[in-house]
Amino acid sequence: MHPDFQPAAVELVPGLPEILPLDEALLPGIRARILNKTKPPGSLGYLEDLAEQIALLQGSPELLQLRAPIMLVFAADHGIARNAVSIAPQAVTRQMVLNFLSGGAAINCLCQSSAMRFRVVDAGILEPVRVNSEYLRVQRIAPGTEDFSRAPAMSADQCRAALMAGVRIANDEIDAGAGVLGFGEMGIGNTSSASALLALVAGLPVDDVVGRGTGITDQQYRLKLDLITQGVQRVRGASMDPVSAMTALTEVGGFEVAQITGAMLGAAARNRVILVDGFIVSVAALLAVCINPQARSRMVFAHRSAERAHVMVLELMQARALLDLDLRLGEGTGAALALPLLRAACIFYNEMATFDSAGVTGVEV
Ligand SMILES: Cc1cc2ncn([C@H]3O[C@H](COP(=O)(O)O)[C@@H](O)[C@H]3O)c2cc1C
Ligand SMILES: O=C(O)c1cccnc1
Repeated sequence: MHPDFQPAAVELVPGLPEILPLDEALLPGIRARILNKTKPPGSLGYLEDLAEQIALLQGSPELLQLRAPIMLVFAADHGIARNAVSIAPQAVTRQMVLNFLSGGAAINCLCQSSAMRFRVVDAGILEPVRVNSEYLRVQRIAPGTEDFSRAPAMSADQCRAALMAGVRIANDEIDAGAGVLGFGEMGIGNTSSASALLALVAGLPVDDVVGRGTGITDQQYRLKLDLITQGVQRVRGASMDPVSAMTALTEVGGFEVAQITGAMLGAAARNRVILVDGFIVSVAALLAVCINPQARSRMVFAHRSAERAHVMVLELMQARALLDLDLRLGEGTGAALALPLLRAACIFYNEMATFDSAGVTGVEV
């Protein structure tokens, strides 16, 4: 513990986009459209809420569109991983990036299964991959973060640069036509970072927010707890506000997490659907909401991960996860799996017959 440590001074990032509140005046029209479908009211359950949310964020009670969904997998390395808090060494981050680029990872298979386009973002892995690929975007902040148990993970400048790099890729993908942005991550050690971030902004005890990540031993788990505690102890009085979120990112964050946070803010500002994956991506989403609460209304939470603290993040976000499949992989796998449910919500909203059009009469709605 460093009792005299002052957190790095962070100021809000000039250039983060404005996010407007959604137009709630559209709700009656959206709800009427759903109510007139040939079914008992509410009987499509959460699919109805999903359709309502998508219509509201797209700003029209008319037809919904999920244009050109893309999965963005942000990869970066974490200094904390030098302490063996994962089942894998740091080098695996880069090896998995190469695996993504050759199409061999779980996320490649699940994107294929959900007809989702895919891109890998090098946000700061240790050693760059020297591959020419249309699927790779390089926006490296540095070759990995510092070990946050000993020193701030990144500088305030790096934190700002990462957020803005996230905004840029979101804008580029949206300019290229994306209506849905799925978010995934790859970074050995990043459950340590995500747990530390959650402990800080939510003011939760470290013991409650640390899980087993890739599946570590009891001994590794105790070490992980100690190291996260050391990092978190440097910061006092963090809460769910923009400055605390940025301080937390600077102290214990990761370049992929910060870029995801920025990209979500960018996607929210342009009213695109943000499809949130598991624990780590949900923590990035929480930080985005700390920075700008308006981002929340554009987020869909794909699944509930088996990583212990994910449920706490979902509760903080008042979110219901679409799937609960005991996944604990990350990469965006849960988000890719959930995309067909979003498509289903849009198709029923757009195409299902109404009582009038189908001549179904006498049903009380
Ligand atoms: C082969 C392999 C593939 C992965 N794909 C995602 N992760 C997941 O595990 C890591 C987080 O867990 P921890 O904090 O315990 O390191 C992240 O890279 C995450 O994406 C993987 C991990 C491994 C080993
Ligand atoms: O839920 C996640 O995102 C997760 C859980 C364990 C390891 N990697 C990712």
